[in-house]
Amino acid sequence: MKMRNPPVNSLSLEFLTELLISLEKLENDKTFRGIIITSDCPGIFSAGLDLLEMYGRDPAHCAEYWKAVQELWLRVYLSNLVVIGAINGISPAGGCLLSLSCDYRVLANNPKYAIGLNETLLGIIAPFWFKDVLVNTIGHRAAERALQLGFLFPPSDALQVGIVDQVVPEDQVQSTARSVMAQWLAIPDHARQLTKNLVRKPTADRLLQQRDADIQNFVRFISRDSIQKSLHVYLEKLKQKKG
Ligand SMILES: CC/C=C\C/C=C\CCCC/C=C/C(=O)SCCNC(=O)CCNC(=O)[C@H](O)C(C)(C)COP(=O)(O)OP(=O)(O)OC[C@H]1O[C@@H](n2cnc3c(N)ncnc32)[C@H](O)[C@@H]1OP(=O)(O)O
Repeated sequence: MKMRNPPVNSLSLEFLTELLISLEKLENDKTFRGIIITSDCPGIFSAGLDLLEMYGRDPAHCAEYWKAVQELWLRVYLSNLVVIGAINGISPAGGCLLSLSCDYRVLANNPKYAIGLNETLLGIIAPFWFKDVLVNTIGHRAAERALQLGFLFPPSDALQVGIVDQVVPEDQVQSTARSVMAQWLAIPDHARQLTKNLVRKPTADRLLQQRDADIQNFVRFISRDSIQKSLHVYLEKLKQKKG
């Protein structure tokens, strides 16, 4: 699955909906046993959640958006398919969550391709289920530092901390992801799927048990003047970077 939402593969409501529909189709087609998620935008896996879906929007829109974000996470995280991330670009915040929700992550060895939950740098916070997935992946201590400081790990650090499973030369990302897929597909589906569910369900259940409350929290938080100001400042910084 090649993500194509130029210029930066931001996860807009429309793009999330397209991803959800595509994933559902693949899940329902029994000829598919695995997917490799990668990007068609040069140098960018995904810029994460679309800031324009959270800035200057009314509460109803924010609620609809957050529901779609939850939905995509649950679908990827709990997918019965083998999901491999072929991460061929930078993946901050929501892009990192998407990567972390894969069963295995292969990152291209380019110092620009940083990965991490950098929410605090935007003046916002990673929701508890983003945090849970990071803690599950890199452990409590590493996650508490990474989250508070908004670390974006370059490939060598990403491998060391375990946020990705493998770092390979850029031209080998897709072929490595395909070899990894072959290894994973050698395992009988029912055994692998039940095991995946056993490991991941408790984390997903934490959100499933309080989805509506999570949406309300998000809407309350994102609607605060101080948070809207932080988003405004961050968006202006992105604009000014262009010069
Ligand atoms: C109680 C609490 C309850 C709940 C929690 C509450 C809320 C918080 C939860 C929120 C969780 C948030 C998760 C996220 O994912 S936030 C997004 C994080 N993303 C980033 O920080 C990345 C920002 N982008 C960049 O750093 C660069 O754009 C990037 C990806 C390195 C690419 O750089 P470059 O190629 O130079 O391209 P430009 O910067 O020029 O960007 C081109 C164009 O795209 C716009 N853009 C970039 N990123 C985003 C984005 N994430 N959303 C929307 N738009 C984006 C950028 O502004 C440019 O636009 P322009 O119009 O100027 O062309």
